[in-house]
Amino acid sequence: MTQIQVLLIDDDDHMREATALALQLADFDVRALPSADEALHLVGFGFKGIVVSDIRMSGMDGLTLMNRIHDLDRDIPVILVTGHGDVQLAVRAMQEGAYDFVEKPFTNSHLADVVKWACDRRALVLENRLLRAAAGHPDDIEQRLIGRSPAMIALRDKIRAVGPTEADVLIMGETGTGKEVTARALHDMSPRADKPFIAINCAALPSMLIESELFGHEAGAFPGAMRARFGKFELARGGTILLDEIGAMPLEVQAKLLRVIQERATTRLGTNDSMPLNARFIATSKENLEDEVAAGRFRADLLYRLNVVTLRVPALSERREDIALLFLKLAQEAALRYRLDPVDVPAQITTAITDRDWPGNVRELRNAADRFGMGLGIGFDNAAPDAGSGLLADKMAAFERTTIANALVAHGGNLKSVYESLGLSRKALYLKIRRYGLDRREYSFDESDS
Ligand SMILES: Nc1ncnc2c1ncn2[C@@H]1O[C@H](COP(=O)(O)OP(=O)(O)OP(=O)(O)O)[C@@H](O)[C@H]1O
Repeated sequence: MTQIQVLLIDDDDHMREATALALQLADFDVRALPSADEALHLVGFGFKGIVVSDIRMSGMDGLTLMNRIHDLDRDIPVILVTGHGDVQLAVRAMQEGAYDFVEKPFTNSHLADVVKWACDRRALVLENRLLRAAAGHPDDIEQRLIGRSPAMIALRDKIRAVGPTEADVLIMGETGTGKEVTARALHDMSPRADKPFIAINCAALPSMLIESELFGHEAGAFPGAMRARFGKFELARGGTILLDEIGAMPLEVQAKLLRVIQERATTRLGTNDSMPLNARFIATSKENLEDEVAAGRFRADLLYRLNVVTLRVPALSERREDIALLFLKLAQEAALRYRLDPVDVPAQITTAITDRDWPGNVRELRNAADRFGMGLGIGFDNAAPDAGSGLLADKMAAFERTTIANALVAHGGNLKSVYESLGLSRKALYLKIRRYGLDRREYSFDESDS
């Protein structure tokens, strides 16, 4: 396997140099940077390594950096370094997609272990990507878009048919149904699979910034544009551009976008020189864009240009038969991610989740499955159809809380002793402490934590 580069970001010079040296001594290929902005620039250009970043930094913090990196490539493992006892931030980091966290003060060997796991995982993902691209017709799509309903089978068939073509695609569907997953599957099945996948959330960008974010700008293009900046479109370089929530794009930007799609060329703000653009466009929308056209909020010509191929991702309410399988697979995935024991889903929970409405669709179901996989229960109040099971769940939670609180008292707040005595992993204990609102400092005899 090729050596995976470790990008280390810390604004504390002393800490950064010491950590870089420790990783170099452990034979890693390390590149150390003092700021998240510099790191982001590097990751923007097809970075194939992993990232280790301090979470608290002046300027952009580690969590924001991680989210920006994952906008570019979700498969880049990000390890965040958290402060001593900063449990809440560590848990948040994991929930937002960190590969792992390392709490200060850490030993060099612990850091090296975590970095090694992340590098191995990254190498595996890159190898799979190459294999998939070489095979031309990858078929891991059933793992990514789980579901045995006729609607999901039909969707997967369409993705297999359209993916390898050059056609631009419009993906419609309610929130959380899997539109972005569909877009990534289309990209991965295309000959562009080894090129960048640039996801742009049109709804998250303020209209003032959207043009310069998409097209970039030259220095002096507008007041405040001190330096030239490349646009997201320029990053595509033979890959795919996902325009998420395209319905939120302001009308004037829609006109410019139409020109870009038709001419396959992009122009930075503040110049007339256009650059050729080799990219496939995929757009998603929650709204019915024909209604938006009728309401004067969306350009008809852009819609006609985009909807040559339209895929509709069904809501969970249209495929209730998929709910149980999705929940089980997602809960098992969560348990694996947190390195916890495998889970099984009891029948009454399967009934409860199948009967319930999921307005947030798979995203909402996934959150519940994540909590369940972490051993934190089902995560919604009317979890079970009969009061008996709800009561049982409450009693079990109360028992668990008391047991952990007692163990904290018995061990004077020493977390290592607590998780060892309860047979829990470190992560599982952290998650439960947060879930039950326990503050270990109330139980500490001293400041030690190991
Ligand atoms: N069929 C599926 N099988 C497994 N996971 C899925 C499936 N559909 C969606 N997911 C998961 O559900 C979450 C939401 O999916 P995604 O972001 O693709 O939805 P979306 O339709 O783009 O949402 P939004 O419109 O709110 O942006 C993701 O975590 C995704 O991995």
